[in-house]
Order: sequence, then structure tokens, then C-alpha cells
Amino acid sequence: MDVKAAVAYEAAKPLTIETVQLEAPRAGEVLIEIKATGVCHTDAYTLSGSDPEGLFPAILGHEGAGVVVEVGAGVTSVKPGDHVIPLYTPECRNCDYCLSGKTNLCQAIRVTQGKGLMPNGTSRFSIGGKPILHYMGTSTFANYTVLPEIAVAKIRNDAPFEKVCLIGCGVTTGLGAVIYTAKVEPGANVVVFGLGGVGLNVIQGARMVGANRIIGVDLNPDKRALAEKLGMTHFVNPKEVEGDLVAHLVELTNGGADYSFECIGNVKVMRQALECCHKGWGESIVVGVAGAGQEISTRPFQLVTGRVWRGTAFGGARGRTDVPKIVDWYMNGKINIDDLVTKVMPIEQINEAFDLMHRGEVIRAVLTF
Ligand SMILES: NC(=O)C1=CN([C@@H]2O[C@H](COP(=O)(O)OP(=O)(O)OC[C@H]3O[C@@H](n4cnc5c(N)ncnc54)[C@H](O)[C@@H]3O)[C@@H](O)[C@H]2O)C=CC1
Ligand SMILES: N[C@@H](CCC(=O)N[C@@H](CSC=O)C(=O)NCC(=O)O)C(=O)O
Ligand SMILES: [Zn+2]
Ligand SMILES: [Zn+2]
Repeated sequence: MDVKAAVAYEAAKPLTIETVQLEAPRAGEVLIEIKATGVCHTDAYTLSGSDPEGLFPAILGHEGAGVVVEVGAGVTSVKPGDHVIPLYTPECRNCDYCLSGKTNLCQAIRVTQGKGLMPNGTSRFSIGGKPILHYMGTSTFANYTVLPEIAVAKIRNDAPFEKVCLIGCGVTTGLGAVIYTAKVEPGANVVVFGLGGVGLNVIQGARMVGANRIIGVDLNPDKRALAEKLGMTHFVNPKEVEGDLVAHLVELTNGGADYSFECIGNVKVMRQALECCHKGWGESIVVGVAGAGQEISTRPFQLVTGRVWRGTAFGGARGRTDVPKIVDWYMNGKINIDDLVTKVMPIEQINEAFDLMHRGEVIRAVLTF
């Protein structure tokens, strides 16, 4: 079938709206009509050319929501008409990773997904017979896309696509980093670096679990008001701190953060996030994605003296199990997504959506078809 998609032909170039051919779903696959998709910083990261796995031409996008249109042979967990969220972290419930109970990083299709291909090693997208690659297994910058059944979370049918699409990445990553990865306990002092689509969800996750001080750090003062609405108790702009930022944060947290979260993708900030943690027990969670060639460093003494450095992908959430619950949290008023959707725009304005994100003028621009 013909579909409308924003194609990334090469790194660091604007996307082009094209008519792309999409093959029908094969065995174990699902055809989804994407109704809405957010633009996450990771899409910009890959488009910039910094992603060592970045491949072109491709259809980017991984923060979507839509409706099942057709299923391939053997698909049993979803049917046409079901509302779904595509998962860049699938949940097969059968691989060693899923069965370990220790991680959400299902590896059932990771190798082909990283090559921009479906599990059988081919792409379903093409233009004039030339393949166009998938991205993160999701390719939500298209009005129709094909995913493996194990990478689809079925959600309730009354949830608005333009809001719950953010559960496909930013919301789940931020909340999950607090709840599933760090397991922040009530009364903890928390520092969040970067108050974008991910960091703001760390803030609201920290509020949900009853954290004490929730300190937000961002260079952009415009991020302050919404962060406060979502639960931030103190705002720190590094440009306004006299002296050492880490020492300032240690003082604000009476000896150091119990938990810190880096939601930027800046390796220098990752070091600050570790070093502002409390001696003996503070844990720093790396959420931000840093480009090819970037490395983190600190004095080993920081770890010898009890600080812990960890990372999280998709907030540690098991997509098919946890995503439907997070949709319920939104529908029950437990979490705020409405204020995170700064702007809803047609897919034709996708390049403007990226510009708005780069200029820090939106938390999330959501694209519709
Ligand atoms: N681990 C995972 O599963 C996921 C990782 N990510 C990554 O998380 C990071 C954040 O993503 P988004 O929230 O979508 O980005 P965003 O662009 O919406 O937010 C980034 C925020 O960081 C702030 N910032 C930039 N440099 C700063 C600095 N030096 N100090 C303080 N604040 C600074 C910006 O003003 C902005 O508010 C990105 O690296 C993204 O690739 C995103 C989703 C999932
Ligand atoms: N290809 C990238 C990988 C970047 C990365 O870490 N992605 C996250 C999700 S970011 C979403 O917005 C992730 O899920 N990582 C786990 C994985 O298996 O990719 C690179 O190499 O930098
Ligand atoms: Zn993302
Ligand atoms: Zn698995």
C-alpha cells in the first residue's frame, strides 16, 4: 500500500514528505495506522549523524500511538481495531533477557532492529523498489507502519492518541527511571538534570513516589514553571550558580542526592550527576544518550565511597506489561501528559517540530496525519 512518511535520506538534512510503499504484515507482524507521534530528542540525535547505529535512508520516529489495521499469520495478542503503542523495546516473554526477570532489554529482535530491518532481515518500506529502512523497530513518522507482534502494547480504546503517544517513549522513560530502575523511596532527595520530555517525567515520577526534595537543573529558565507544576521543589540554573555546581547541589540536598538522573546526553553533566550523589549510597541514573565517541569518566574513588552509576533504557519498563498500566495512570488523572504536549502539528511540519525542540520552545511537538 502507499503510505505518507517523512523520510530521512541522509544525516543532518531536513526530512522529506514522501509517498512510500509498505508491504503487508508477514507472519507474526502487525500493520498499524499511526494516529499521532511525538518527536523525541533521540530522533534528533540519530538524524544529526551522531548515532553509531544511525542508518539512512530511513523513516524515523518511535513515540507513537495508533490502531491495528491487519495482522499476519499467527498473531494472537492483538486484532484489527485494537489501539496500540509501538515498542522500541519489545517484550517477547521468552528470551533469556525476558526470562531473567532482571532487565527489560528483550533481545529477541535487537540485531535486525539495529540494522533497520524486520526480524526476517528485510524492510517492509520502499520507494520505487529501493528499500527504506525502519528505525528503532517502530518508524512512527509514517501514517502506517509494520511491527512484530512482540513490539506492540495493546492499550484501552478511549485514550487520546495525541497524548498517550508520549507513553511510547518520554513519559515511560522518565517515570520508569524513577519507579522501575532506581526504585526511589518516599522521602528521598532527588536531582534531575535536564527538564525536557524525559526529565519532566522523572520529576513527576519522583513526586508520585513521595520524594522529599526534587531539584531540577536546566540551562533554560523557561522550563521552570512546568517543572514546578509537576513537582519540582527547587530549580537550579547552572549559569546562575556561583562556584561549583556539584558543591551547590550537595549543600541543597544536605550531603548529596539519594538519586540523580541525567536526562540530557552530556557526558560532563553525567559526571556532575554522579558526583552530586550522597557518599555511601547515592545512585545516579544515566538516561541521556551520548553520541559516538563520547565517554564518561570520574575518579574511581567516587564509586569506592559508595556512589552507584547505573543506566536505563525505556525506564526499565516491560512494554507489553507496563505501558497499558501507564495509560491507565494517565486516564485516571495520576499523571499529567496534557501539559507536556506543547504543540500538535501536521506531519508536513515535521522539520519545524525538530527546530522547535532544538530551540527549547516545546516539551513535545506531536505530529498527526
Ligand atoms: N535512555 C532512554 O531510554 C532514553 C533516552 N533519551 C535521551 O534522553 C535525553 C533527553 O531527551 P528529551 O527529554 O527528549 O530531550 P529535550 O531536548 O526535550 O530536553 C533536554 C533538556 O536538557 C536541557 N539541557 C541541555 N544541556 C544542558 C546542560 N548542560 N545543563 C542543564 N540542562 C541542559 C535542555 O534545556 C532541555 O530542557 C536525550 O539524550 C535523549 O536521547 C530519551 C528517551 C529515552
Ligand atoms: N543506537 C543508539 C542507541 C541509543 C539508545 O541508547 N537508545 C535507547 C532508547 S532512546 C529513546 O529515545 C535504548 O533503548 N537503548 C537500548 C538499546 O538496545 O538500544 C546508540 O548506539 O547510541
Ligand atoms: Zn525517545
Ligand atoms: Zn525477550
